[in-house]
Parts: sequence; C-alpha cells; structure tokens
Amino acid sequence: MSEIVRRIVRRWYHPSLLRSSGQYTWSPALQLHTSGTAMSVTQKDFENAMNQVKLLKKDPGNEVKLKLYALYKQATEGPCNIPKPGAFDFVNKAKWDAWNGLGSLPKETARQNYVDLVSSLSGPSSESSSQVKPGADSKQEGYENLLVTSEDRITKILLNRPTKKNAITTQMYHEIMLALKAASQDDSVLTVLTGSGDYYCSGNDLTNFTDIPPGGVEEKAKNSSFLLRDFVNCFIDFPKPLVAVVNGPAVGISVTILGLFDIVYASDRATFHTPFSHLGQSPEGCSSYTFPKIMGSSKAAEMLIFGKKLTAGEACAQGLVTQVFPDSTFQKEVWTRLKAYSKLPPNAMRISKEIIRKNEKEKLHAVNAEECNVLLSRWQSDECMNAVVNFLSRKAKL
Ligand SMILES: CCCCCC/C=C/C(=O)SCCNC(=O)CCNC(=O)[C@H](O)C(C)(C)COP(=O)(O)OP(=O)(O)OC[C@H]1O[C@@H](n2cnc3c(N)ncnc32)[C@H](O)[C@@H]1OP(=O)(O)O
Repeated sequence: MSEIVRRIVRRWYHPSLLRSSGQYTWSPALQLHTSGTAMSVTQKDFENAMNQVKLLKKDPGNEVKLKLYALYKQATEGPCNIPKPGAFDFVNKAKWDAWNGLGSLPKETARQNYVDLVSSLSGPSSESSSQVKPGADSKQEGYENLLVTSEDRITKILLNRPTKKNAITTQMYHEIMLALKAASQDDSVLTVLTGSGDYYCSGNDLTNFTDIPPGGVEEKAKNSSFLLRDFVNCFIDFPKPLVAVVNGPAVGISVTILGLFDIVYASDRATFHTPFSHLGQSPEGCSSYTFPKIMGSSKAAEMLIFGKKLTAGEACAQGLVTQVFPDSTFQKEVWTRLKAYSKLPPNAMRISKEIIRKNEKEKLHAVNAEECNVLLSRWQSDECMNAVVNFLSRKAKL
C-alpha cells in the first residue's frame, strides 16, 4: 500500500470527515406558516396543501417536516435570504440547511413539490385540483431517501435527498434497484425517475468511499464494483418504458445511465456533467458505448474524457435529451404529456420497447461488466483517492 493510500485511509476514518445528520424535535418553531403570497394557477392547491398538513393524523417525522418547511419558504420567499445560524443553534441550523439546500429552485417548482409532498403524505384527496399531480395515489413505504408513488398508471421514483443534491448513497443504490423491481411488476405502464429540490442528482455520494470494510480499500472497491454492475443491469433489463424527468443539474452516474432510458425530458435549468477524469475515474452506466452511439465519438469524448458540462439545449441537440421545457412550466407540461402516454395500450408499449432494445442487451451487459472492472482499479488509484479526499475536505468541487 503506498503512502498516499495509507494517508487517505487514515483520513477516511477521521471523525471530522464523517458527518451525522442529527435529530430534530417537532416544535412550533418547525411548524409551517399558513399565510402565503398570492400566486397564479396553483395558489389554491398550495393553500389546500397547507391546510392538509395541519390535518395529518400521523407525525410525518422531522426529515419530512424540514422538507415541508424548506419548500414552503422557497415557494413564498424564494432562495434562502437569512444568515446561517450558529452551529449550536441546532433547530434553526437544520431549517436553514434545508431551505438553503434548495438553492435557486424557482418558487413555482417549490410550490409544486410542496403540493406533491403533502399529497403523498395525505393519500388521495376528494378535492378536485387544477393541476396534474403525479404521485398522489399511493405511496410505497420502506424507502428512506426515495419517495415512490403510483398514480395514473405511472410509477414515480423521486430521489428525495435535496439537501445533498440527491447524491446517491449505497443504501439509495439498493433502494432504487428495489423500486425498479417493484415497478417492473406493478400495474403501472410507465416508470419515471426524477429528483426533489433544485438538483436532479449530483451523482455518486462521495462519502460512500469513507465506509471502508475490514478488508480495506480493495474490498471496498470490489463491493462497489459489484453494486454498480447490479445497479446498471437493472436499467438495462427494465421491461417497461422508462422516463427521466431531469428537473435540474445532473452529474456523474445520473447522466451516464440516461442512455438506457427511453425518454429524457429536461428543464432548461438542467445541465449534464460527467467529470470522470477530474475524479480520477472512468465512464460507467454503459456510457462508453451509448454516448458515442448517441452523439458521435468526438462529442462523447468531450463529455466523458474532458468533463465538458452540457446545457440542456446542447444535450438535446446531441440526442441525449428528448425535449427541453422552460423551467416555469416544466412539471405541468411533462406530467400532462406522460399522463397522455400512460393511456396507450401497455402491452404494445412493452413489446415495442423490447424489440427496440433486444439486439443491444447482450452488448450492454458486456460493456457494463467491463466498465465496472476498469473502475475496480480506478477506485484504488491515487488519482481517485486524492479527488475524493479533496472533495471531502472541501478543497474541491466540480
Ligand atoms: C457503488 C458505487 C458506484 C459508483 C458509481 C460511479 C459514479 C460516479 C459518479 O457519479 S461521479 C460524480 C460524483 N459527484 C460529484 O463529484 C459531485 C460533487 N459535488 C459537487 O461538486 C457540488 O456539491 C455540486 C456542484 C454538485 C453542488 O455544489 P453547490 O450548489 O455549491 O452545493 P454544495 O456543494 O454546498 O452541496 C450541498 C450539500 O450536498 C453535498 N453533496 C453534493 N453532492 C455530493 C456528492 N456527490 N457526494 C456527497 N455529498 C454531496 C455537499 O457536500 C453539501 O453538503 P453539506 O451541506 O456541506 O453537508
């Protein structure tokens, strides 16, 4: 083991790098305000949702209450505009983190997310709504950082960790695989992956690398390689039409797997970034095969080797994205469209997908296995370890 590896392993174990999320108590300070500024179409839904929160029979838990608080503030006041509370002011710090974590999420999107979240907590409502609201029908339990809902024959898998830009933890990889398996067997006809808050997803959670098993870095790399292979296989084999609703910036693995989706709709706020060389890593998600095929080898090289970040418009011009929508109408337009698609005959859609993808499957599995194998050694390289340590010690961001 080289000196740098020893240094990194020591640092991986250093407690100052391992943060805990903390526990918060439900207090009036965390409750929602009930007055809001008047806003166009969805104001009634928003007010209904605020009232529904007060009627919830079950305490939704602190994490959800912080999300509700943050979305409420974002919807009514815009991006966080108050100074960061001191580290020992736990409750206000947690609230500030939650609100600040929404970044520049537009008010309208925050209002929509607030209404969606409340309806997922309340179950189906008898009141009519002027909006298309995915996910109000039935919420599936058992996920910590996903919100999985089904309505209108659409299963929606929402990455629900907005304060960490929906970075994917080891547990989330497992949860996403479970959710995909369940969606492949439920009575929905379309499956959607999307993100909560201002990001679609910031990729692999880099703190995953801090959890080193007794077998050391090599065992960690092997476990990660197996997990990644299984994760990507779930997308390769998913039998129903799979849609990415890219609500904001997307990084790393959340971008590479887009080549395995059937449709990719993006907000004009979204960006697409695969900074693998910067991280001492290499492409995954079958992107080493799908990207050159989709956009040509030189455009793919610019993204995958040189880490060029694409705007939504550029990603659409290069064929990675199906269509770009203005952020202000993104949710409404996309869900209206998907709701219409979900009425098409399900067997025809499934069979069409199968025939489109069938000849590629074997190749995709081989590419996936090879990419995971290359990453197995990349993750043990000094280049990769330095990049991770720099991020964790806050020396580097993208
Ligand atoms: C089983 C293993 C499979 C591995 C598969 C291989 C996958 C490869 C990849 O996905 S590579 C891509 C990895 N992602 C990154 O390198 C992104 C790192 N993050 C950033 O550079 C920035 O956070 C940002 C540009 C995404 C957003 O910047 P900003 O808007 O300034 O927000 P913050 O940096 O303050 O972020 C808020 C909060 O979230 C935490 N966070 C964001 N992204 C990640 C991440 N990928 N991993 C861990 N944590 C992340 C960030 O640290 C902040 O936390 P804090 O509030 O400080 O506690």
